[in-house]
Amino acid sequence: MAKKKQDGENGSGLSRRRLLGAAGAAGAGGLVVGAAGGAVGASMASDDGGSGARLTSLGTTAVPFHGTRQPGITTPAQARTVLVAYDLEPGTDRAGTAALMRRWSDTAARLGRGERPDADGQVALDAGPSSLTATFGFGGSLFDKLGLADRRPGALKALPSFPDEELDATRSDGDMLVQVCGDDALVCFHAVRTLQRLARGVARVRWQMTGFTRSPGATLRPMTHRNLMGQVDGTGNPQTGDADFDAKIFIGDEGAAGGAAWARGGSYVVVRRIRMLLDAWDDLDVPAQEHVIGRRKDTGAPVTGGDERTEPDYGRRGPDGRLVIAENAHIRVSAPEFNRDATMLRRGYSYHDGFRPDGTPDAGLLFIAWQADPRQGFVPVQQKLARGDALSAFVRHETSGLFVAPPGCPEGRYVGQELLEA
Ligand SMILES: C=CC1=C(C)c2cc3[nH]c(cc4nc(cc5[nH]c(cc1n2)c(C)c5CCC(=O)O)C(CCC(=O)O)=C4C)c(C)c3C=C
Ligand SMILES: [Fe+2]
Repeated sequence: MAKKKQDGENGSGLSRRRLLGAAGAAGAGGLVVGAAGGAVGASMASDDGGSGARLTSLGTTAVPFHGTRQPGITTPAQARTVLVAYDLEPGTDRAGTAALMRRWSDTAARLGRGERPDADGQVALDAGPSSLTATFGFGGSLFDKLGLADRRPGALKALPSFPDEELDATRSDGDMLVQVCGDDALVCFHAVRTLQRLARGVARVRWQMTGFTRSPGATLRPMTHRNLMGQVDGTGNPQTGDADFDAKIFIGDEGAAGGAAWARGGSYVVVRRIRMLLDAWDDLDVPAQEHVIGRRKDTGAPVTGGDERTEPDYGRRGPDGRLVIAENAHIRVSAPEFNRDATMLRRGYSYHDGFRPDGTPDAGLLFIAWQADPRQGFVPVQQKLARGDALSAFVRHETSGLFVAPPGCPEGRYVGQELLEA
């Protein structure tokens, strides 16, 4: 039986719901429920060759594509992501782009239910939907190419340059972004390949990045994910239950002003490939690493004490009179309370693309942050981090992109329809 996973949890990757689902606790707060539209997933799940063995709920879990929000934003982070940016082929017009968005939306909905597209390569034949999501975004260049400058939302401006970034333009920006996430690598590949085939003649791949995080069930109990520096990463994320969550993460009336009414309920995503200088990081002992972040490495608790969920005591001083959470500690420099409440939903993934010629890992963080307005979220925070974050010495920003993700769509419509057909 296919399971439907509802959106909404912290974006930290805290996988409580998904682990409960995997344990078969369908009654957990009603969060994992039997799915409508699960006919195909159900038939796949029960296609057990007569052995009686069943797919676990990891394979059968389905995330609905249709709704007021696109999936893949507040959806608890799946184990894998593939980010693919596209540029329109020369000559592609608004109608061609609209037709592509309809094909992509219809196919994403079917794949999310575990259905197989026509002329399928059968790559994921045996697998269930595995929490597959596809999330679509538009870059600023798309509006210029399609003559839609008057409908471009005000915050979709080129990001400013930041000190010390080393950006590769060929792996930055793009007319469109497709974020595919899922709990199975084959399922993700299948979706990426299917969507790419549908784009032939309309848009071509500009860049692609692949990321991973912890698989559901890898830990004994639900835990916030760790990044490749070994830190618990995601603790400070806003929670979907916060009173102002929607206003901070999704575009409201102000952001949809002018000709951008179509964007109301959408969200901006900043994508940065940030390489970690892991050999240099490993040279620090654990107390020094904790000093850089302001949190303990083992538990993720603030260095001022307590557990992961304890509020940091930013005023506390040690016997030497120095602030226990240092002036340049990453959490102090980035926290909303020191940045005019600047808030992002960080939903990043690790990447590892082998080793560089000097033997250092080509590895780090695909920083993916969702927000209602990057001018009040990512930009001021990154400006401050670039000036005085102790972590800066151990990371390099290599690529950058800003995209606006339209709101979700109901069945029968496609993502971006209000923009492309208005
Ligand atoms: C511009 C925004 C940010 C960038 C870029 C960024 C890069 C980055 N961060 C880590 C590791 C951690 N970040 C943590 C917290 C944290 N980071 C940001 C913003 C950016 N990080 C914010 C807003 C916060 C939350 C601060 C708070 O409210 O307390 C943490 C602590 C745990 C957590 O809250 O997630 C870690 C660890 C890396 C490795 C990195 C670049 C590679
Ligand atoms: Fe951070």
